[in-house]
Amino acid sequence: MSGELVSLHRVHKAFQSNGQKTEVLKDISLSIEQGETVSILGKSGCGKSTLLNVIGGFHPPTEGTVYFGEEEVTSPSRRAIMLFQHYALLPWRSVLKNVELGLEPEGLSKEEQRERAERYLELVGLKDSLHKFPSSLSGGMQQRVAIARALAIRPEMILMDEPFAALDTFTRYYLQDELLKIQEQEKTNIVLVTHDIDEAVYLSDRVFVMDASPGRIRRTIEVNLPRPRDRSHRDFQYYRKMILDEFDFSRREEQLEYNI
Ligand SMILES: Nc1ncnc2c1ncn2[C@@H]1O[C@H](COP(=O)(O)OP(=O)(O)OP(=O)(O)O)[C@@H](O)[C@H]1O
Repeated sequence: MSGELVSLHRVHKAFQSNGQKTEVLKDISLSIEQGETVSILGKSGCGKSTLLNVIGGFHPPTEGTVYFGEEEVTSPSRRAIMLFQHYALLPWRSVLKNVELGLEPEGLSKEEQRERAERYLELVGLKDSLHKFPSSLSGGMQQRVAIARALAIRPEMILMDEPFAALDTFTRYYLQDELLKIQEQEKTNIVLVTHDIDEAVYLSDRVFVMDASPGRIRRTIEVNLPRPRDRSHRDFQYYRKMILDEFDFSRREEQLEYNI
């Protein structure tokens, strides 16, 4: 790690709807180091996506400040790209053209756009699917296209909002491993919102556990496990249990909120 990439200082976020003010995030201060992968974990509705949107500049904080390096974040930028659960691919464009589309604002020549799109599609293992259309791809392949599209922009950070939640367990495990390899190679910072404790422990250097109503950081857990991580190892289970213990599982309705 080499210094702070993102920092939030006493961030509050409230939404106004139907004349009612709802406080969603309360007094959040945190920092993300250069090269880190962090997860934001918490029960449904606790404000995880809102926090991700605040970090990305999509929602301005009601109070407090967000910095990306030396720059205050006041709007979205291409330094941080958001990746969604449902891929957001254009169905009428081929895989290659979906990735090229993200590059149009980069001021590259057509050849450079193509070269860069092909390079990242190759990186995510889709070299043989360049001319296919999204509808002919599995969910896992579509998410790989979305990852390639985000990486091709060469952002400093990718913000992921439950990117693997719609996928089956095996595809999810496979893509988690792919993501780690890509992260190792490209050194892109990753901020991941997830409901999945296993995913958070497998991928993250640190896990921010959130409380709800209003959303706060309840605890920050540093995952001191060597990589590659072994999900069945007792040290892995130790972190899983530590996070599970953060939630009160004596209440049945909360048990339903997590993939454990
Ligand atoms: N634009 C908005 N206007 C009004 N309320 C909002 C807005 N966006 C989010 N909220 C409210 O903020 C709260 C937190 O929502 P958010 O989506 O951040 O939670 P979450 O933890 O990501 O939930 P989930 O895990 O279910 O996706 C919810 O009560 C939601 O209704």
